[in-house]
Amino acid sequence: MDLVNHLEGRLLFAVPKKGRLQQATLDLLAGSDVQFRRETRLDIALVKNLPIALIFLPAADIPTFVGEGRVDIGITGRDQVAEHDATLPNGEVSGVEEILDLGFGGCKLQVQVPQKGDITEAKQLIGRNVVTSFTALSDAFFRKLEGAAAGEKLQTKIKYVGGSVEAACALGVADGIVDLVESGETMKAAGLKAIDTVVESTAVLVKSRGSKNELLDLIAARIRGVITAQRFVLCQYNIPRSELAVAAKITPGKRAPTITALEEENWVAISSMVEKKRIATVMDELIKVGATDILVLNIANSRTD
Ligand SMILES: Nc1ncnc2c1ncn2[C@@H]1O[C@H](COP(=O)(O)OP(=O)(O)OP(=O)(O)O)[C@@H](O)[C@H]1O
Ligand SMILES: O=P(O)(O)OC[C@H]1O[C@H](OP(=O)(O)OP(=O)(O)O)[C@H](O)[C@@H]1O
Repeated sequence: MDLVNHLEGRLLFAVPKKGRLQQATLDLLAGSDVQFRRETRLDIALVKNLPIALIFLPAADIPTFVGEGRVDIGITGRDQVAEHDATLPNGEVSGVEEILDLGFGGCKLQVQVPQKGDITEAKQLIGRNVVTSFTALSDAFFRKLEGAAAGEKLQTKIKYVGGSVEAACALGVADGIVDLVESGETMKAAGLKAIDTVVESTAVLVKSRGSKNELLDLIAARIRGVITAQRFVLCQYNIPRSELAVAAKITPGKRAPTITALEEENWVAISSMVEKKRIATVMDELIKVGATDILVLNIANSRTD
């Protein structure tokens, strides 16, 4: 089938075609009941149960397609959006609008130098060679450090490489690099250390500025529901009615805890959404105030405000 001629009337949704954000994005689409089959080597997939076409693109190119209104909505890193925005002429408003922080793909774009060298501060790189895949953000970062005006030639020499940026120092191409760091393993393995941070990033859902569409709102609501479900658990427990106020403070829920009377007099059951990362501490606190039968349940999906 000639997919390109079947895009008419469909919402175009850009997703990373490979790399660090791809699997979490595909999981998010599955959780949102976006059903599709991607033919081998094809970068377009028609969604079976919604008038949407998925366009598989490199994460770095997604802000350009969304910003120019060629696709309606996309998932990429905030770092990629920032890099795209940094290429815009002074004063031009970005065509990319963030709808939602998706919480995964957390990393930092950092200035890195050899562990063994004498450089300890980013300003010592002024006038030297810096290698990166993020040339626009690096330009803006060193422009600020140098106090250079827009358009003025930079003293720092910023060179683009497409990948394996960490090799640049060891190969003598760079005195420092600007690249992404998550665990820090790649940086350490290359004998580098971070001396400054250019931007912090997570994956984001973005749309073309100003675009309004019911389907876009529906898909954003579904994705928001899956993200919330992943972030929260449902905590249920029993507690003496006398401790209700203090328990409600420990588990206030998203709006308010659900309280149900128990058959046993003076006891109530509470059910409340709690952030996954806080649940162990919350359970410790509940035990201290006399809660019993504490159960923690995963949430498969959600729609909350
Ligand atoms: N180590 C990491 N941990 C978490 N997120 C990351 C990490 N590295 C990159 N990312 C995020 O994933 C996005 C895509 O990076 P990734 O390296 O996977 O891209 P790619 O499309 O495979 O490109 P490349 O071919 O340049 O590697 C980044 O812009 C960033 O937002
Ligand atoms: O701090 P860490 O957890 O080690 O992650 C950082 C590495 O991850 C990314 O590269 P990726 O492995 O995606 O491959 P790439 O170099 O081809 O972009 C990034 O460019 C770093 O090299």
